Amino acid sequence: MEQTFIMIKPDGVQRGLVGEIIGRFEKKGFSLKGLKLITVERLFAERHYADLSAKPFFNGLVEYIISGPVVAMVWEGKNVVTTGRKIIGATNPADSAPGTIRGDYAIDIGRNVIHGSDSVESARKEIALWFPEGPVSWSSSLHPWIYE
Ligand SMILES: Nc1ncnc2c1ncn2[C@@H]1O[C@H](COP(=O)(O)OP(=O)(O)OP(=O)(O)O)[C@@H](O)[C@H]1O
Repeated sequence: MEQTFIMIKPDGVQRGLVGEIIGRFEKKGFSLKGLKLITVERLFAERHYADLSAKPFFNGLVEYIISGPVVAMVWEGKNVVTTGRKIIGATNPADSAPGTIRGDYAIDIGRNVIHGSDSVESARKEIALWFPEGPVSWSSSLHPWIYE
């Protein structure tokens, strides 16, 4: 089953959106396979966003991610990478549809509350970086009520 890496950024934690965000993924039917509240070091944030290191906003992005604790999660389910990005909404909250997390809770691209892996390959790398111990292995008893 597919897995994705989801991170509630420091603004999402400070604004008390953790329960709301976890609830949206849970209610959809996805399974939580990893969860930690963690404040990361600069080098770690730079590794996570290494692909964006040439961007003009890179330093500000790293400052933002290390500014407070984040909630790092692994979610599992059919098409969870693509569907997770839909639940999150467009990168710039000005373009995020109402009903998405960013559409409902964010205004500025530099404070967009949440990160989600953009591909199965990125998810694999990000889960390995944030959960070197590996996700938690368990099966939801709701599986037959969610999947045909
Ligand atoms: N123009 C910008 N100005 C400031 N911050 C930006 C800008 N563009 C992107 N960012 C920040 O960098 C993050 C990563 O950008 P990316 O283009 O990978 O978007 P994303 O994949 O939707 O976001 P994320 O990786 O956080 O899920 C964005 O979520 C946002 O916080």
